[in-house]
Amino acid sequence: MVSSEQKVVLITGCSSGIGLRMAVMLAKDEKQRYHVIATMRDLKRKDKLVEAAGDAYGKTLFLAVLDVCNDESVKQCINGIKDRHVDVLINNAGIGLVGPIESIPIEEMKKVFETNFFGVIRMIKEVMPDMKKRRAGHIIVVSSVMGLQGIVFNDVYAASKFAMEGFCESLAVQLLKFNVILSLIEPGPVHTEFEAKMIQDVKQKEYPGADPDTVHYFKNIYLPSSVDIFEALGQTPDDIARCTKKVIEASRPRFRNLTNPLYTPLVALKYADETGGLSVHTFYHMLFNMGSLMHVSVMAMKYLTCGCLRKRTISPS
Ligand SMILES: NC(=O)C1=CN([C@@H]2O[C@H](COP(=O)(O)OP(=O)(O)OC[C@H]3O[C@@H](n4cnc5c(N)ncnc54)[C@H](OP(=O)(O)O)[C@@H]3O)[C@@H](O)[C@H]2O)C=CC1
Ligand SMILES: CC1=C(/C=C/C(C)=C/C=C/C(C)=C/C=O)C(C)(C)CCC1
Repeated sequence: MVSSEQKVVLITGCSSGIGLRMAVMLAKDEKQRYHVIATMRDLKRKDKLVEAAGDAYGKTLFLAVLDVCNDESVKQCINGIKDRHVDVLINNAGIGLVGPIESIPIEEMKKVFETNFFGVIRMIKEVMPDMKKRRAGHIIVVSSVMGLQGIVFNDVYAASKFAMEGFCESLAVQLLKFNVILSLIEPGPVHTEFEAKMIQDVKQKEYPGADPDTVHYFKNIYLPSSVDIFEALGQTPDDIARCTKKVIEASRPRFRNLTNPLYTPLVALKYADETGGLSVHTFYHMLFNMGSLMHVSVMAMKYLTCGCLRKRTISPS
């Protein structure tokens, strides 16, 4: 039963990582303000969530099946909710993809867009009309810093998040007229299965179709630097859950919410030079000339992160 004071929150992709921690944190809210519907595409993967939820399971946290890539699954899930009433929709489900594009089949690239882009739109199309009618609701989209700044060898993943950002920038204006709020959460690297899957994936793949130089730059230059970046800048899924809870509870929620202050200077480069040269050359220099000194570059990034840039992010604490 949902009490009249509770907000119904539906989250996609709760079997692991950020979605799991968001579901648990909201369900364990000390004032029990949330009725959390934690969804996942395969309930066989529910154990970690149920264990982390503890007493909240069955009281403020409930499970439902939902595959964001499947129209029927999305409809069934929303139809199963009392009055189809969702106050807060958190679009979290997403998949990554790294590697030289020469070796990635178009079908695999389409799966990324099907999940990260059309999956979100499918959810919004199902939930938004009721929110508009009620003149209330909050839609949250877990984007990424890669929705604002592309990263080498993440071409297709970054494109899927950029697409999402363009979609949300456009929709947010219309929704405001209906008192429905749209917010983007933009994390940098976060320690979740996303990172583990990437490392596992790279170990298994041969990268057919890519020339030896490209495979070398990917495996021996990009990957070790990326591991360094995760180590140095990585946040926890709890950090992202805390930021998101703050956004939900804000009296005037922000549209953009970068969660990692250490990443802000890199994103700022493109606004500092409208020709784009500064961004492209800085990233080139950091990767190819300073790759082996990535720890030093990260120190420099930390140094660059002065107070004024920090203010542009939403802090998890
Ligand atoms: N980790 C990171 O560094 C960052 C992640 N992000 C974004 O955060 C979000 C969550 O990722 P994260 O927690 O890190 O990664 P995880 O891989 O741990 O979690 C992703 C979740 O999405 C689910 N999922 C994948 N495809 C579908 C689908 N078709 N329908 C429903 N659920 C699906 C997975 O379910 P299943 O168990 O069934 O596969 C899993 O629960 C993603 O949108 C990602 O792009 C943004 C910035 C950085
Ligand atoms: C910053 C930076 C790098 C890597 C960044 C990475 C690896 C970011 C990962 C972000 C993720 C995983 C976002 C998910 O949505 C390089 C290219 C190594 C060198 C240049 C500077």
